Amino acid sequence: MGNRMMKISFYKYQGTGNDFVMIDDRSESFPDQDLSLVGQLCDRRFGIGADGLILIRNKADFDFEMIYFNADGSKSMCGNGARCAVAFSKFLGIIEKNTSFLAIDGPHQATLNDGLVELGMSPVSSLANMGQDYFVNTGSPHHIRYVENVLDYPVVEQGGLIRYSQAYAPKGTNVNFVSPIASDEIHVRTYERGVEDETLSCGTGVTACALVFGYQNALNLVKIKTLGGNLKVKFTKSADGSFKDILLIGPAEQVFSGEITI
Ligand SMILES: N[C@H](CCC[C@H](N)C(=O)O)C(=O)O
Repeated sequence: MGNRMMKISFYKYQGTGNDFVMIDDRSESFPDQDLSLVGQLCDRRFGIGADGLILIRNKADFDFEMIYFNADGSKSMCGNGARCAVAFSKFLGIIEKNTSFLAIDGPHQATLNDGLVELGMSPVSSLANMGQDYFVNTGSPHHIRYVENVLDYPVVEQGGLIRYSQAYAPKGTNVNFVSPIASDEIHVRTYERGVEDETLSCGTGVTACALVFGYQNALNLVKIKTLGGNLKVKFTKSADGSFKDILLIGPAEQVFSGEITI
């Protein structure tokens, strides 16, 4: 851990209950190689507490770059985190209503519309079958299983088994459990890789579930209920089975700000 003593200003954001430590790191002073520091800041008892940590940095040709760390320090694309990054960049005065920014899976566009963030997700080339289940990569990997009633399903136990299964070794996957609740609406609960627990919602996860459900039911808009709130996913389907113009739409709110000396 080293004997560093560092004062870090941060903002805490949540997007449908998926929560993040947000840092304006345009000075590039945050030690982004110090993964134990990320873990400490995300620790819900010894640190600030969050599912992940996001750095906002300057990037040529883009309004900003978001660097996302899961609570264990691993990197990935994060849909809810990206929506929070857009809201945070507006708060910082970096953007107004529309933005083009860079994330680990490439460029993204987003629009702020009356309190909601409409986030353009990367195109998806195909859905895959995994036994009785499905697999989709929406910027991060997602296993998808339909279950009778997701509210009384053992998400952490079953999610952990799939996440650590040989089929997904060595990188693992996120695991989503889905129960349809209307012709155009699903309920989703997610076990998140890198958090190694259920989160109240997972943006890339609900996007993956919406594409599978939308494909099976000839929809272009799917409503998703998560334990942390409600999201919408819009998309167009191409004849070759790929998906584009994928939008993840939902709220992103600042909860508090502070300074931590660590
Ligand atoms: N845990 C995921 C990244 C965060 C995904 C989730 N927080 C989201 O909103 O997309 C992974 O390691 O692939």
